[in-house]
Amino acid sequence: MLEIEDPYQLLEWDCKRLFKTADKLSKKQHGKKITYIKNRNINFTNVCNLDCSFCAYSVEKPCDGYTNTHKQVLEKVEKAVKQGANEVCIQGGINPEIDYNWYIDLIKKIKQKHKIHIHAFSPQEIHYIAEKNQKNIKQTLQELKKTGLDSMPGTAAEILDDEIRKKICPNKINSQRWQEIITNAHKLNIPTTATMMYGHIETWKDRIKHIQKIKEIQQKHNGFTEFIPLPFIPGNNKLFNKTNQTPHKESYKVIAISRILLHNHIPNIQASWVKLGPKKAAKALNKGANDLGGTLMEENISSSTGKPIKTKMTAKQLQKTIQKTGHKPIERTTTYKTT
Ligand SMILES: C[S@@+](CC[C@H](N)C(=O)[O-])C[C@H]1O[C@@H](n2cnc3c(N)ncnc32)[C@H](O)[C@@H]1O
Ligand SMILES: Nc1c(NC[C@H](O)[C@H](O)[C@H](O)CO)[nH]c(=O)[nH]c1=O
Ligand SMILES: N[C@@H](Cc1ccc(O)cc1)C(=O)O
Ligand code: SF4
Repeated sequence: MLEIEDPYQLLEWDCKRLFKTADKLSKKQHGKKITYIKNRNINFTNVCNLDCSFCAYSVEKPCDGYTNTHKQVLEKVEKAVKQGANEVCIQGGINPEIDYNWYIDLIKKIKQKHKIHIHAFSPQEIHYIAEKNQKNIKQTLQELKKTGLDSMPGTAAEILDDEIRKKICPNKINSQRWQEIITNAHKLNIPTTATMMYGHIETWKDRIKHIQKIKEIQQKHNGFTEFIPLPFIPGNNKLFNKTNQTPHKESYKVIAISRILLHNHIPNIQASWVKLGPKKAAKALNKGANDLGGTLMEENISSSTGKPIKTKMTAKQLQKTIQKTGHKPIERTTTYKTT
């Protein structure tokens, strides 16, 4: 397998070479198979007091926002199950009116009724839940796992560099804390995804450094199931209203470089159809990506920017999108089991 001695050297490669190399590596690992998952997003509250400058989704005052009741969340889970979903992806704002028991009871109630996989709570949310619980991360994760938490989204990673975090999300956990929470999860056999939100103030070097960090964390416990590069969507947010969205070609480069640097460590690189749009995401399937993500059924975070964002895809649409590129669609679970 290809080992790159100096990752920064990839920045000198032209697109053609990056895309060809990434595609070769991806095909060696996955052949023509491209995966997707039948899942549903549930964003249970948009009330959040962290005020990240890139976020269009959150509102500060509870009276300006919404918080779902457990009953409302359960209805969404029920609908998802009826439509054949095998995962619910649950994330929300950091709402000071929600306490530890709210999270625990929610998981308990979902599991009492359904066998569905619960993919929930970013490291930022876990940090908050642990604070409310007045226990450490390990104990809190153990309790969540015992209740029914199956895996976690690796969001809140943004760029794992504290200088950048101070500028774009000063109230978020720092990069060390993100790593600590993720590592604790992996030690307890709670798999997570890994993400990188790019296309704001970071440089190419910062992106490479971020990917290298993800690789180092993976070398410890092998707990990442997939890497999802997420281009920042501008609009309705504080700092970056004037910034243009990352050109697609640059996003393909991010995906190709991710494959080249991570192929020995994280076998799955996802092209997000939410962020790139289904057609553009499909084009990444021969540039290093081997997964197209989930049906989602609803999307609230990117669509809050006011940009025309697609918020759901049926399994059929995902299959067709994959087939059109000459690949073979395969349904997967959160942990990439295929039957
Ligand atoms: C909206 S938060 C929800 C979970 C939790 N509040 C947190 O921040 O971890 C999930 C992720 O969405 C992504 N996100 C938020 N706004 C975005 C935007 N405008 N464009 C792209 N990604 C965005 C960020 O990477 C963030 O970590
Ligand atoms: N939930 C969002 C995703 N999710 C990606 C997949 O659905 C993910 O692989 C799954 O949840 C884990 O198995 N991607 C986005 O761009 N936006 C979302 O809201
Ligand atoms: N679904 C992604 C997380 C995600 C959520 C919201 C986003 O806007 C982007 C990504 C995961 O499984 O980890
Ligand atoms: S990204 Fe998450 S933590 Fe930051 S403001 Fe938005 S919802 Fe809150």
